[in-house]
Amino acid sequence: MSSFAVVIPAAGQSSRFGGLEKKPFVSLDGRPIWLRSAELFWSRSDVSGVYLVLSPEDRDSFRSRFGHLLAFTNAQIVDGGAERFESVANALAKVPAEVEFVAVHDAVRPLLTSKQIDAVFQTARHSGAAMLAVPLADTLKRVGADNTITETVPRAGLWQAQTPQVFRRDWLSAAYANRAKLGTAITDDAQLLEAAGHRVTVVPGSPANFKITTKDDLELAEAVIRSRFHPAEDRTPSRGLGEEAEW
Ligand SMILES: Nc1ccn([C@@H]2O[C@H](COP(=O)(O)OP(=O)(O)OP(=O)(O)O)[C@@H](O)[C@H]2O)c(=O)n1
Ligand SMILES: C[C@](O)(CO)[C@H](O)COP(=O)(O)O
Repeated sequence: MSSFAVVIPAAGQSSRFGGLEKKPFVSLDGRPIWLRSAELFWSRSDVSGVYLVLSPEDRDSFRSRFGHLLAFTNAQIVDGGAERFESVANALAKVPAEVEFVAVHDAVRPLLTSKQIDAVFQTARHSGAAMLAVPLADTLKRVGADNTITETVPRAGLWQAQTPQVFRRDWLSAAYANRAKLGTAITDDAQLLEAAGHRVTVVPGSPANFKITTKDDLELAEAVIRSRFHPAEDRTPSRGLGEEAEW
């Protein structure tokens, strides 16, 4: 069976989220967001290791609040960098050479399902590089500094990138080794593979696998969890993510 290492970047500053607590550590229906994003991976038989990337400033408080949750997992904590791609690079450096594939999944996409992981892992096994994404549904406008529209951008062929993004380890490591040529405008890992000339296959995801960026996103995630796990007759807190629904 192919082996997958999973990198979960959680070392951002949560500046658009605001508040006192960074978003990966906030509770979503009774469980921290990072845990909801990570737990679907570490129970899989094809996952050999999970690398949770934290900002060094959060390490001690993370260990005291959540360390017990890692005790029975194959998860390791890695120091993050100033940009997301630096956080991923730090984790990638820890992945053993015998691991065949690396999956990168944002700590703040807690509504992923096992079915979606199965689909993107399976496609990566065949093509070497795959990621979840959803086609754009709305009309796209380019807006100038004065809040007036300068262009309606044709949306045909445009997709929103999600995670997990899954790649052959050797391809991802080589792409990261050459990352300097892309400068600092690297917003996902597929971009590095594209620049290295690899074809990245898109696997249709679900709009529910959105990234929690703002407080509004947290409210939406709460509503999705309620609809998935709390039917009207059972309003007890959920114990973990199941497979009841894609939304
Ligand atoms: N230097 C960074 C920046 C981001 N991330 C992680 O990458 C994911 C996606 O990033 P984003 O949603 O942009 O998070 P933040 O960078 O924290 O958000 P903001 O830009 O609002 O500060 C998050 O899980 C975040 O913690 C990371 O590990 N290291
Ligand atoms: C990787 C990513 O989740 C794909 O949508 C996204 O690019 C990361 O978000 P950021 O706001 O650019 O850090």
